[in-house]
Amino acid sequence: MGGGVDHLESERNKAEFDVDAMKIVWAGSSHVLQVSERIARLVASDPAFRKDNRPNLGRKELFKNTLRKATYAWKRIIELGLNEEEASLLRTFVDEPAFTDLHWAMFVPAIKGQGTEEQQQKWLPLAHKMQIIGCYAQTELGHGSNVQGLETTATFDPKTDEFVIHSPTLTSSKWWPGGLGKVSTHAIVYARLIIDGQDYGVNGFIVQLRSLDDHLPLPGITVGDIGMKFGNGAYNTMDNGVLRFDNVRIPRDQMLMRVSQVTREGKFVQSNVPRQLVYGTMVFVRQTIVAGASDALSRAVCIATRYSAVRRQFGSRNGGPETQVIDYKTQQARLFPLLASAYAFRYVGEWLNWLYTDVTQRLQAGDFSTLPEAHACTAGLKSVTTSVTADGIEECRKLCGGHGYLCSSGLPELFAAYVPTCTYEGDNIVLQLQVARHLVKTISQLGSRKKPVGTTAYLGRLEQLLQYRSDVQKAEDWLKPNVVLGAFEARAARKIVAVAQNLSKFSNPEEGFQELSADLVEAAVAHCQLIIVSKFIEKLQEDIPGKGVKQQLESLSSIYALSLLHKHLGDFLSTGSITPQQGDLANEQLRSLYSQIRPNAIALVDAFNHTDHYLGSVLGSYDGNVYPKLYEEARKDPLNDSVVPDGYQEYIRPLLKQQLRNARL
Ligand SMILES: Cc1cc2nc3c(=O)[nH]c(=O)nc-3n(C[C@H](O)[C@H](O)[C@H](O)COP(=O)(O)OP(=O)(O)OC[C@H]3O[C@@H](n4cnc5c(N)ncnc54)[C@H](O)[C@@H]3O)c2cc1C
Repeated sequence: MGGGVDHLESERNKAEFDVDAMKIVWAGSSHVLQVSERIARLVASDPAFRKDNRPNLGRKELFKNTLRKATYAWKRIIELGLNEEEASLLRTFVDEPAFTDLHWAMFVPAIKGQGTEEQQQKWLPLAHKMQIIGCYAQTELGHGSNVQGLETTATFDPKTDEFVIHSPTLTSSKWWPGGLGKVSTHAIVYARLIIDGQDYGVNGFIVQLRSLDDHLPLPGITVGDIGMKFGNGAYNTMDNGVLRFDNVRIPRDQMLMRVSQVTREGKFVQSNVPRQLVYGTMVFVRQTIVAGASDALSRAVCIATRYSAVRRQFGSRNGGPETQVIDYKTQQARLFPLLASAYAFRYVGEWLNWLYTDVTQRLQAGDFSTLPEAHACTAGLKSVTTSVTADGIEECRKLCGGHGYLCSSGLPELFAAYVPTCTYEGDNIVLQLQVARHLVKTISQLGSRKKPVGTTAYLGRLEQLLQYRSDVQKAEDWLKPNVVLGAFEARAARKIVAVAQNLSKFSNPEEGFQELSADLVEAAVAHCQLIIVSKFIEKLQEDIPGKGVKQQLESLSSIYALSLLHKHLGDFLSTGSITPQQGDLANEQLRSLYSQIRPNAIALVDAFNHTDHYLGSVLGSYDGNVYPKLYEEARKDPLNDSVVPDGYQEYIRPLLKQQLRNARL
């Protein structure tokens, strides 16, 4: 990676573990490592995928550039005969939100998950060749989270055997769907199904939006872009759109009919395929979001860690070099928990991948018993990991001081493009409320024969957890996995029980739920943090090859858990899960772990194996040659095209020469 002097060489030499072996553990397997390395290099070495100019482009240029890249990427995928895994990695490394994301990640899976065999046969080949481009149009101007509040209607017309899609109000306009504004030819549109005046709730329909010949909207369709979004550069590469229907007719067979159907006679029938199947797709999508969280956080942490090792402030002795900012304990206490979180999210993402396979196999065998738990757990993990990552990227920007605020640090664009993840695919608070509902229900059913399963299994030991007393006596006791698990289980269980008890005081449970919703969310977060802590610990039970690799992961796992414990100390103390003295010992252990991880920090971020192109940051480049690169980037800014700026004659000169009266302003 990179020629020339390696300014981080001495840091790399400090590593106490085998970085190449860690790269494999991070990637998941040597196969994945090898494929992603090959594809990442392919993208990084192709000037067509340049992205450093994005923040300076106007919206139109930016968007057109994205169209070019997306089409060129598709051309390369075909030319090189890339398989699905490679093609998807290529899109990841191009690192530019585009209509293709929605086409592949939402439109195609929706048809696969909700379409009948015939519908799949008709639409998927077209979508797979990109002869049609699709988006996912659910959210409306007036409703996002509350899907049952959607207003678009699909009224069955038995005379013509068609549905009439209509937007009856301003608030029923579709608003937000990515790829809708300017590109998609088709959309999965969610609308209320109306037959003979009766409302059968929200269903999905495949609707053609634009002509396949000249791209003009079809009659009755009004469509456009919803405007600039947060930040400049990435995410403004996406055409999030607005869409209105004026009595648009589609054939009956364009309703997605795997779960419910409308017959030729206009009868609404539930098929024998269970409704819960749709949850299977959600588990899949949210699992990819959790994996994406570890990826985004690892990029920010890689930038902040490398820069913190290069940056020096204060502390020079006898004319020697100043202190590297990474050696300040405050910097470590902010940075290392995020480094540990990136690893923790990686393994919980890996486990979710397994969970998705498990759920799919069970569904195929007609076993729905684990689905509610799997659904709640993926919702909760999506919420926690994306919230921490969004806040974590911003923390990394601050960890880089002033230079972190420059676009060339890569952090502003990463942040702006990442934060909506907290909102889409389920608002993070709304998701935690769903988790809380599931937890309260699980507690209420404990007396019955229904045993809690999966990640809620610990609640089956409730009696024991309510009696739990931590036996930590010295700081090192906090390194024992059982000690950590005990404290996290007791805290989560007691928080859930406490809020459930408070709920039972309300005569109207829904009223209670509203009143206590903030406490419910806290309990759900405690439960999700326990899941992540326990999955990291489980990962360490595996045989992990490579010199020193397992030891590093053990330290990271402890840092992840103990930094959470320190941050939420109030919770652990108020639930009596630990004593104040034990809390102090956890903090003491944490400080010592920071010292242990310090010499390995650079190697631990090298193990992410990010190319300089993918990082897109002068502060985070592999060779650590920060200062000349900052200059180089500054020089490229269009404002530096001329020494005297455009506008001098009209505005600066009249000001300096006291000639404002004659100036044409
Ligand atoms: C970049 C981006 C891309 C998107 N892409 C798509 C797309 O491709 N297709 C698509 O259909 N949609 C898309 N969306 C829309 C997205 O799915 C919705 O914005 C999301 O579901 C949240 O809904 P909302 O906007 O109605 O938020 P609201 O639900 O109005 O949220 C506003 C506030 O109310 C709170 N709140 C809401 N309900 C409750 C409750 N019951 N209890 C407590 N608090 C509550 C929320 O926590 C939040 O703080 C996209 C959005 C963004 C930002």
